[in-house]
Amino acid sequence: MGAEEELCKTAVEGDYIRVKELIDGGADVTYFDSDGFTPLMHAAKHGHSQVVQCLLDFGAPWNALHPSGLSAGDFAMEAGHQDAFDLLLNAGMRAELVLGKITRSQNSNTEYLEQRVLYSEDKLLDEENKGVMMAWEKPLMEAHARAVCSGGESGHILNVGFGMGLVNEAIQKYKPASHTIIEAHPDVYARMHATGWGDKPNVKIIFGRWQDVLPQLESYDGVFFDTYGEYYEDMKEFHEYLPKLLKPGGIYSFFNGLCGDNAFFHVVYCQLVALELAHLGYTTQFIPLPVKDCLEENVWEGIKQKYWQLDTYYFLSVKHLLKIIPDDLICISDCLSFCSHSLSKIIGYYYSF
Ligand SMILES: C[S@@+](CC[C@H](N)C(=O)[O-])C[C@H]1O[C@@H](n2cnc3c(N)ncnc32)[C@H](O)[C@@H]1O
Repeated sequence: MGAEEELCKTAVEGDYIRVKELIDGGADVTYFDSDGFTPLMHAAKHGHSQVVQCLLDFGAPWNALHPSGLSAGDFAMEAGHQDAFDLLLNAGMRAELVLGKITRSQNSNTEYLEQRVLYSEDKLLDEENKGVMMAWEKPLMEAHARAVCSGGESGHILNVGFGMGLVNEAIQKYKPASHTIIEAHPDVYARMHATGWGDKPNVKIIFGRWQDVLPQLESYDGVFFDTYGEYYEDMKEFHEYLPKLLKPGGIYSFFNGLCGDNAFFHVVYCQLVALELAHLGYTTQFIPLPVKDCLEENVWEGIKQKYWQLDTYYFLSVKHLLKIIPDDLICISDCLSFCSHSLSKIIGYYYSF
């Protein structure tokens, strides 16, 4: 048996001392065995947290994928191994915080904005048949609208990205005092006017990329963000404007499609965004919404990419931290412990729905 095969076998057994000897002797921690498992996946699947930590310390990639599309973190999560899961989550977050900035794509979505888009009854597609927006998301959009309109009829609401107008229809039901919509795509903008959005008395449409129209914006009681073809870094940049855009006590939410094709990566990014919002002084509450029933296989017929493959959608509601606990002055270290506290509940979140 080669050293790497033995490393996999030893990771299954959880023999930490032997794992360490094999690594010191030069065994490759990035090895995939004939079943597509890395040593880290084996250790995670069997809940051997000491071995997981050792392999991570020696450079085993936390985000390697088994042919099934699962990562070591998914295996730990599926088997309910909380300690191994927490180690992998911390490794994933640390790696993304440090390296993500460099490796995540910085491209803007100007290519998409120059393409034609195609509307049908239940979807909006780009030129490559990728789903810009789909009707199955309607209940999610209604939940987002309810959150950002919680201030009632006196509320001033901002929505970034019109798409099929689903969240906007839901927002209108709350009769907000004002409803500002930013939209950057010319075809979508034309559709908004053709369908009467320009005539609604409380609606103000701003045409352009949110990045370019920021000087025209005010402060709002509710803000919803759902663009297309942008990256985590773009959303992160948007979040830096929240202190200006969101009134004290206001609610912010966004379409939480972060890594929507892998449950563990989704958890990593949910925690990352909560941590980054905490640094800005906001607290994030995740509310699990089961979406399995909205997603029958034929939903994706004719669509190039399934952008969502998970059974649970983590709806989030973001508020200023000081508004939630008004008598306490909370510093960054408290924000961090708030985030890490919520990590421990993740396995429960995933398997109770
Ligand atoms: C996913 S759709 C929004 C769906 C919408 N929430 C709904 O309920 O139908 C994204 C929209 O954002 C627009 N968009 C993309 N990038 C944008 C940007 N930088 N600024 C403003 N709008 C943008 C797209 O043209 C598209 O209409």
